[in-house]
Amino acid sequence: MYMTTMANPCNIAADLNKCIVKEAPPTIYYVPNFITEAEEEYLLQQVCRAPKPKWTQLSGRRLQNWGGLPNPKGMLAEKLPDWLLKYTEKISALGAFAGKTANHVLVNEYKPGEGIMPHEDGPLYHPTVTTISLGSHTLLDFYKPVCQTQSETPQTEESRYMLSLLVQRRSLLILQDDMYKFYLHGIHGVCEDVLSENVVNLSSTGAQVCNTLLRSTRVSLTIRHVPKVIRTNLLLGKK
Ligand SMILES: O=C(O)CCC(=O)C(=O)O
Ligand SMILES: [Fe+2]
Repeated sequence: MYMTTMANPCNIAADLNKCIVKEAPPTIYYVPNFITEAEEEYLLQQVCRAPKPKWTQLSGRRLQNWGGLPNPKGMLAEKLPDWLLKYTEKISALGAFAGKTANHVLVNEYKPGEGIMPHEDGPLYHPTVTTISLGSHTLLDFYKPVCQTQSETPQTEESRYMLSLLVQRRSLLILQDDMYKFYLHGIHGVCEDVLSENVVNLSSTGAQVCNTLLRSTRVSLTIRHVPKVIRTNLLLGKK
């Protein structure tokens, strides 16, 4: 019997391709209900349990860094805790990192009204970002980069805006190719989202145009592969 249900329409291990968001440039995969409610609860508990100094407060969000600090000379890799390893391995096994295994996780926490400025994730990572969302939905907005040659008309954030994705709690989002390397992404610091025609993945979310969704606190696990690492045992002078 065909076991796929509407609650989990994408049997990703078998066919990640069914989860491609066709309305966006290459490539976005959106997988609703990637984790269960029990897993979501467990992951939120683990994030909460991290010691206070593990948090860095930024303007508009706070974050935890796991796996080491990526830098151009190479990341001094630290072992990921088991509660994260389960998911880095599961997502890597889908082929998200071209056969490599994710070794870095950023945990971002956004209260309602908080967000992140449009940005690129940059060259220190293998050009794929995978995100598990916990606790709340958000809208992730995408922008064209500032065009250097087209200097006559001022390019505002509004004029560079391209599309949005509804990213629901418990979902997995994968961005690669141009959606990683070329376009920028950001999250508006608002307390509610009115879904417009620009939200291109509504058909796989159960939500509808014109719906208003209230944000609560969202925790995202941003899982990536840092190719350039420094082995700690080399630094310690061991073989
Ligand atoms: O919270 C998110 O989903 C986005 C986080 C992000 O863009 C980043 O950490 O680079
Ligand atoms: Fe980012």
